Amino acid sequence: TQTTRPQRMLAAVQKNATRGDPRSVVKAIDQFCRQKEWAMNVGDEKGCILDSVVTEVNPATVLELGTYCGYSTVRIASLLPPDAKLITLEFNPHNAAIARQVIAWAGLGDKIQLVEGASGDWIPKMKEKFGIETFDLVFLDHWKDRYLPDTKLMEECGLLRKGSILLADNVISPGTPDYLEYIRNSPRYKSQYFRSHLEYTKAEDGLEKSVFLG
Ligand SMILES: Nc1ncnc2c1ncn2[C@@H]1O[C@H](/C=C/CNC(=O)c2cc([N+](=O)[O-])cc(O)c2O)[C@@H](O)[C@H]1O
Ligand SMILES: [Mg+2]
Repeated sequence: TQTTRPQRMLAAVQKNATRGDPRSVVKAIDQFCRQKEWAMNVGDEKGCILDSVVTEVNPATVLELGTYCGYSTVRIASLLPPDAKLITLEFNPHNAAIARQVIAWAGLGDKIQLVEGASGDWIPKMKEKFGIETFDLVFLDHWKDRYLPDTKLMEECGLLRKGSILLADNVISPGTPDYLEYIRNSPRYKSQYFRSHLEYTKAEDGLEKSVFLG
C-alpha cells in the first residue's frame, strides 16, 4: 500500500540518522528533502537563523505551533538548556504519530511535550494543564491564517511577558500578510525581518522575530 510523505521522511531518519543524535536527525531530513522529496520543514537555511535565535534567547519555556514531522521541534530542543520545556501542538493525528517517532529517534522525548490538538483549543489551557506561566519563545509554523488569531489569543491568555519572543516562519512565502501588518504596526511589539529562502528552494522567504514589549 502507498506510504505517505511523512512516513517516507521517518524511514529516511531511521535509515540515515544515529539514534540519540538530534543533529543527525535534522541532517537526514534535510538530505531527504533536498535529494528525494520537498517537504514543509523550516529547512537548513532558515534553520540556522532559528538556531541563532534559540541560542540567543536561551528559553526555559518554548511553544511551537504546528509540529508537522518534528524537524524544527528537534532542531530547537537540541539547543535548549537542561531543564527547559518545549510544548508543540499538532492537530493532525498522522503527523503527530510520525513526529513522536522522529522525536524519540533523536532521544529528546524528555524535553518535548507533543500535544495532539488545535492551537485555538490548547493555548487557553497552557497554564492549567502544563503549569506554564509565560513562554520565553514561540515558534509559529502552522496554518498561515492562524498566526494572527493565535497571537491575539496568547496575549489574552497572558502567555506573553515583557521580552517574550515570537518567531514566525513563512512571512513571505506562502505569506502571512495579516499577521505581519499587525505585528509590525502594533506598539506592543518590536519586529525584525530575517531575509532567507523558502526551504530547499531559491524563492524568497524569511522569519519575522518580534519582541513583546508588555
Ligand atoms: N491550528 C493548528 N493547531 C495545531 N496544529 C496545526 C494547526 N494548524 C496547522 N497545524 C498543523 O501544522 C502543520 C501545518 C503547517 C502549515 N505550513 C505550511 O502550510 C507551509 C507551507 C509552505 N509552502 O507551501 O511552501 C512552506 C512552509 O514552511 C510551511 O510551513 C500541519 O502538520 C498541520 O496539521
Ligand atoms: Mg514553515
